[in-house]
Amino acid sequence: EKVEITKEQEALMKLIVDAYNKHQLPQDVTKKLLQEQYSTEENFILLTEIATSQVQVLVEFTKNIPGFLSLDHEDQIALLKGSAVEAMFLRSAQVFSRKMPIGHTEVLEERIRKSGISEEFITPLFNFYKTVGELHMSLEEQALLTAVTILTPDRPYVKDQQTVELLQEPMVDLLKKLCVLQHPQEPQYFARLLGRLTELRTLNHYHAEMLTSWRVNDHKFTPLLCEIWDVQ
Ligand SMILES: CC(C)c1onc(-c2c(Cl)cccc2Cl)c1COc1ccc(-c2ccc3[nH]c(C(=O)O)cc3c2)cc1
Repeated sequence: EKVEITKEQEALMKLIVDAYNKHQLPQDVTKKLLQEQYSTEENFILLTEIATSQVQVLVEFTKNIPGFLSLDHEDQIALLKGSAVEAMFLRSAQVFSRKMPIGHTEVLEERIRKSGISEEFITPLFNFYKTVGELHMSLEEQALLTAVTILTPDRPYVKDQQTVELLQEPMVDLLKKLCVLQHPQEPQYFARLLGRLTELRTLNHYHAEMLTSWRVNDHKFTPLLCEIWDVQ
């Protein structure tokens, strides 16, 4: 039967996409990707600055998700802490998959590869970027997938999972319809998208190890990253 997006789904999508477009990394931050030195130390410091700025962008985007601000405050924090790494993988994947802006793809890859991350994490990290790139996600799909990731009910310490599920469901339904409408020749596209969310969960574990190895080598994070990643 014909798949149709309802008026309220149209409104929901506009809200999410506008928020996604509005909250971007400031140019003066991403410009540094092309300017700073390429030592391992400099790369780590620059990536730390970018991640910190990205978390701030992520918080602003999340506040625009309908219903999020009416959740229990502790649950709001639990959702942000539980999804920050995954949301940043999705966001940074956009740079690699949309080859944007010119030149940033190569330098971002170079800086990540040379920032003190051990080879065992580099492989799955760039494999994820590759598989996301192969999906050629639209901006709407990227925005909705990020919202779905943030609204994952079974994050640690979420008390009222039921209410989070009620917020996530309409996003998942809308994303499913979008996939059918935007990839008619690929019926399993939505399933492939959800497969990326499963992959993201495994990257969380690699990321926890990355943090530990950076800290063992006495690398410092910013107060915001320490708070959101429960380090130091
Ligand atoms: C604290 C730092 C060292 C860190 O720890 N883990 C990660 C880490 C790593 Cl490597 C990988 C994945 C996730 C994390 Cl969370 C990072 C660096 O995190 C980011 C790196 C890049 C970006 C990012 C996002 C959007 C962007 N747009 C543009 C642009 O040019 O428009 C550049 C850009 C960069 C976001 C987080």
